[in-house]
Amino acid sequence: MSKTWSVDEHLEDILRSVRPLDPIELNLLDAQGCILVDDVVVPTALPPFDNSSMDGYAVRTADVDGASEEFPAVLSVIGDIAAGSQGLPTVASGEAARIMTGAPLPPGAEAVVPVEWTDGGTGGGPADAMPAHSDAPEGASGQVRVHRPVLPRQHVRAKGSDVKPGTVALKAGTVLGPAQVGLLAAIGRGAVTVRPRPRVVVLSTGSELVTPGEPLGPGQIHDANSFVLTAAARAAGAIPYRVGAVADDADTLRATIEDQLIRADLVITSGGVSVGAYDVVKEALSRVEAFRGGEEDDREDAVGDAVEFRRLAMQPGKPQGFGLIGPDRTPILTLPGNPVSAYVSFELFVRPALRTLMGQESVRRRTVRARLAVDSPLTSPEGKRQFLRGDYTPPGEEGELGTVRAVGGAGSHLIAALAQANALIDVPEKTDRLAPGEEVTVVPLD
Ligand SMILES: Nc1nc2c(c(=O)[nH]1)N[C@H]1C(S)=C(S)[C@@H](COP(=O)(O)OP(=O)(O)OC[C@H]3O[C@@H](n4cnc5c(N)ncnc54)[C@H](O)[C@@H]3O)O[C@H]1N2
Ligand code: MOO
Repeated sequence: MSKTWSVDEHLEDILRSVRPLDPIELNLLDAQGCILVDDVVVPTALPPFDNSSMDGYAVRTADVDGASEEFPAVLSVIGDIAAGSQGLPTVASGEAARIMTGAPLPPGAEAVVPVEWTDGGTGGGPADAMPAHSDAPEGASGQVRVHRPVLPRQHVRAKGSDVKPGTVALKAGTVLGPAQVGLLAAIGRGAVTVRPRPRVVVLSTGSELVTPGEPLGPGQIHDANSFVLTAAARAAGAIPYRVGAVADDADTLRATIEDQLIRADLVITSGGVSVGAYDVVKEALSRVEAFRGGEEDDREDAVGDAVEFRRLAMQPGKPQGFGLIGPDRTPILTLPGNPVSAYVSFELFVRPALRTLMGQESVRRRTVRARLAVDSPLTSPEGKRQFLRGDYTPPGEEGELGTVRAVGGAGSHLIAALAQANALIDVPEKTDRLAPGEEVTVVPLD
């Protein structure tokens, strides 16, 4: 009998063969979720000029020294400075320029008095706001009474106070989330070099499968796997292409895979990998003797020669296949057909492969320790690493353990229970029994 692979051996074998995708330049928003390939250096200071943090009046501090509501400093308003203003007026002694948030501090001015600390040019009490320039253009001239003094540079955001030119804004390897995209935009980068999202072709196999929305005939079921795997691939950051169900016919499956390779960085299939007489994936992809990393295959159209089918010491997910197919040696992972097996296999093997293609440093999900919250002991097949579905509750206090309860049974057809789970309980090969309250390893699926 052929070797039984451990979960770790199978994963390591996959990761050994999968390389990060070549970098490409993408527009900022297309790069969201991708990994930066080079350090990004700030070209110019941010903010690029001293500017006001308040709507108010740009003044010389000496002019408003000791000002109060009873004894205001009366200044001549020499004009308006809006954000984006060019050709700034110089503020001389006894003068003020009305200034808006983000507008450049004019020469001569040392600080900004918020409008609320003035009469707003009305000659009345403290102002709440400035009237709109279009309604009251006279606000840009006349006099303003300032009720409070300001310190030098008060309400001024200094040039370069956010980030200085020449500094590294984002390091190579950074994942571009919304804030990182924002920073790149702020420093003027319209495009960046990143590892692209992998394109993943998802195929399910089985003559019993019907697309959701269509009625079922006798013996038929709806195709759940191509949907769960497509959704999982998207959640992992890939661009998935759901091809849907292919009937149990080896020639059709080979032809479909060949057609799809053009748009695939990775292919996933579900079903047809166990030991039945209609296990089409196995039949289609192991027609020629399997080879791995040895002598080169010189046939251009070779699809399937490189897929190796294995038995893993794992439940669910025992039958697995992996190989590199087609002219570009595209990785293919053939997952078992039971829906829970397919999903768990995705989490354990496909997701790390996708993260490797994306250039992510950490490709495995985090694990936590938790206490098993069950009333009676759980059993697990000895010699198999079992991944039970769990409902994990994080600890209330730092340093404590969270709890996890098993959701549903071990059956790999239990897709309803899978939908209630937020974690996997990772039961080691050697363990055949888990007692209530026992400490276990949990993989949160967040
Ligand atoms: N004699 C043996 N039989 C089986 C073994 C074994 O070792 N010896 N292994 C079992 C295990 S474990 C698994 S897992 C399955 C894997 O089988 P396949 O990968 O060949 O999958 P199928 O036979 O095509 O389907 C299994 C099951 O899942 C349903 N299915 C398939 N595709 C979908 C889909 N897209 N959406 C929803 N459900 C799907 C299918 O109808 C079957 O019920 O083999 C065991 N047998
Ligand atoms: O190992 Mo299969 O994947 O349980 O049902």
